Amino acid sequence: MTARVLSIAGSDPSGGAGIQADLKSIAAVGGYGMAAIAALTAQNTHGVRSVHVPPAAFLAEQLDAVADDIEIDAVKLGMLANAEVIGVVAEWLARVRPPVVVLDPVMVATSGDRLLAPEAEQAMRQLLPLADLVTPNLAELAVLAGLGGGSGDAAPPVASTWAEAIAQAETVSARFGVRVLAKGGHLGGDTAPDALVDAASATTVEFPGERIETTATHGTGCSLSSAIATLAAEGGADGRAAAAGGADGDGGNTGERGDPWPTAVAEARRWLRESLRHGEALGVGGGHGPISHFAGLWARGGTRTAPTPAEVEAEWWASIRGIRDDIDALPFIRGLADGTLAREPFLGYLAQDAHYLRDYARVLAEASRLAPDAAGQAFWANSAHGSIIGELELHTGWLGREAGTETSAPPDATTTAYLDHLLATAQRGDHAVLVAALLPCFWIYTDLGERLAAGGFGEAALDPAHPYASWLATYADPGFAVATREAIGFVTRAAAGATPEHRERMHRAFVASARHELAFFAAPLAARAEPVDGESHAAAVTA
Ligand SMILES: Nc1ncnc2c1ncn2[C@@H]1O[C@H](COP(=O)(O)OP(=O)(O)OP(=O)(O)O)[C@@H](O)[C@H]1O
Ligand SMILES: Cc1ncc(CO)c(N)n1
Repeated sequence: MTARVLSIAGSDPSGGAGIQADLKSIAAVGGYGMAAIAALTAQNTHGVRSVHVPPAAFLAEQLDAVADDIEIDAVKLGMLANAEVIGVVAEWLARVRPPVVVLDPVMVATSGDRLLAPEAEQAMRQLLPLADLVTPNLAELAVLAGLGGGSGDAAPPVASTWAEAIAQAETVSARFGVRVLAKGGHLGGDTAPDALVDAASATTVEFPGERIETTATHGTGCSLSSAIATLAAEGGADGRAAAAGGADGDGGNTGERGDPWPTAVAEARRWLRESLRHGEALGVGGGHGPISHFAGLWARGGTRTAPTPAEVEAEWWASIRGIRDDIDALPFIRGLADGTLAREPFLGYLAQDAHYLRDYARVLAEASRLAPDAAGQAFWANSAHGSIIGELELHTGWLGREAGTETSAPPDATTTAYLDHLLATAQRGDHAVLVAALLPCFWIYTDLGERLAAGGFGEAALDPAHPYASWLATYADPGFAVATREAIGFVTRAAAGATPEHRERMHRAFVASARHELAFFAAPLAARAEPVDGESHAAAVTA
């Protein structure tokens, strides 16, 4: 499921924090991001210049517009600016009850600028019980720990040790019935630990971590909370059921899979840390720059779209256009089509083809062995069988009938070169590259056979009395065309799913084989190549 996650937060036009960071973070960890803008800031990587808060009634309209139409799997709350905005959000949450609510109690920006009116801090008391998780930094944690504690609600000092921070988180968690992720990003020293504190289950899960040396920390809090909300929704966290002690009957999906929150936090932190490491490389701004939200995705998935199998088919076929034209123009093909080709070069060609088919069958069998799935395994094995049958038929047919000098010739240099290419490709063990190398033999022959049978090279090829009629019929066989379609399907699907580099290696193997096809058709009428000696690789394997 793709989690549909709504951020209710402020806008940061520089793109590193606020809703801009939220939308990137949600997408980066696999969710569908939505955003209702609660406040606008004029800020950059140096700091916040000013804040504009649109009428709270308009925020209410945005929230209802989304909720009336879209199922919301998680909500992330960020900069809510003032008590009136907090009131609107609290009312909406109480009414709509989204299954996952993560509250990032944004009060002060990384730059030190205030993002929440001081008099609105008390209003946070309404929101905390409506959240499943609250993610304060150390300063915010101290403010929250001072809420609703009596004695004039004086906030304790900001924690200066990690133990103090965890104690404050326990206070907040117990008092408001909410999980607390205490964040140690602002703790001095060379560590950046976080801790997930849940007073209800009396558990504290620590997330230790080395501090990453970087200036690109703008929006880390926004990004982390959005990622956690998304991952918690995808991991099956259900705030209502959990808060109600499993009143929905199944404990909010937490029973079978275990508590999804520590898992969501751990994965969100791994993603955040990877993104932190690549932030400076973005070169955005002269102050505290943004993290690189998609760094991992870009590195592992790439940034270019992949072609469809149909596009690969069209591109690859077009890329050997010149080779195909050269084949069409060969005297051997012309003579084959009109029946004027002399018997000796034709039989010489068939003898080489018999050598070729035997090893081609071996390479097809290797493609079957390497195939990633049963369908491919069966197809390539079946093709290996077909190739061997084709070779045997040549011997019982053309070559058997006309036993003579040419039919017992060893593999010549052209045949050997083609087979060496295929055998070496098989040896490298990459299935996708191997089947790309195997494809021209299917594709070029089917295309030639179909065009010969359709009179594309003249009417003579259609004459039943054509001297090579039975040979021509083999390649116009509809069964062969079906196999070729299947082979094209296997190869182009593999290419479409491959990385650009892998696809390029497949394409090179494909073009190399197409060139060998051209040479193979040219050889019978070319100046006779010297037979290679029996020690050659192909001949040795064939023998
Ligand atoms: N230099 C760093 N190296 C590793 N992790 C960091 C670093 N800085 C922040 N973090 C992590 O980033 C997350 C946000 O922490 P932080 O305490 O900075 O929150 P915040 O102040 O709310 O963030 P923001 O900068 O958005 O206001 C936490 O998981 C924290 O551990
Ligand atoms: C809009 C906005 N929200 C949150 C933060 C906290 O980093 C920020 N700087 N700006």
